[in-house]
Amino acid sequence: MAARINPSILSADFANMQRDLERIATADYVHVDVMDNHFVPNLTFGPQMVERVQATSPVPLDVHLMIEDPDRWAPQYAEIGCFSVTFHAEAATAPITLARTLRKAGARAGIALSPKTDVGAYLELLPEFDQVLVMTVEPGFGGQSFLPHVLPKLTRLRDAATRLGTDVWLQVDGGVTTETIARAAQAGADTFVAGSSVFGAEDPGAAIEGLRAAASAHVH
Ligand SMILES: O=C(CO)[C@H](O)[C@H](O)COP(=O)(O)O
Repeated sequence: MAARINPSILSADFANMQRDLERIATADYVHVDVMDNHFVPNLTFGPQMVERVQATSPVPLDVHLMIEDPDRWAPQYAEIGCFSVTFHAEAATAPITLARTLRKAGARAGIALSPKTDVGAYLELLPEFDQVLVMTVEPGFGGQSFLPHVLPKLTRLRDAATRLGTDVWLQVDGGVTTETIARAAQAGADTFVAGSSVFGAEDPGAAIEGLRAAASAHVH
């Protein structure tokens, strides 16, 4: 199976969003970082902006909510038709109920784990989710360095998914480059979010292909 490459528009030019969305038209999904300035110390998009990005993008949206109270706010992103909606384990009060609500509204349901969050409590719950996002930087900002000590989480998730026979996608986000992507893929990831390494490149389309090639040899 080919690796999925999801460029993060956190690193796009917000004043030229349509142009930048066209530049990443060969991506698998467009990763949209929703930040509320409370769960993380940064502020980005809300549902109206996400709806407009979705209407403009040739590629479906993979929404990553870095917000407080996702139990209340996440369903609206599923209702406007986003392909996948991922909320943080550290912020949700009732993650299973929320995942079921998102699925019922037609979205893939994802749960995200910040670097310090242990994965143990979620291993037996994997069938409740369509994807798990393992943060390889502290959430909040693009352009940070990949944290390799997080990689064993991916291995535990991959082993649990195999044991449970569930087709959950394992996503990594933060500091993903052609160097770090192979390590993440070897650890068990199959879906890769990359912001600065795609939008910082002269040719974002070629950067996507480079990342896909670097990961695909290790994704099964
Ligand atoms: O979720 C994020 C930050 O919280 C971003 O998606 C992530 O950091 C991607 O940016 P980069 O590839 O530049 O590290």
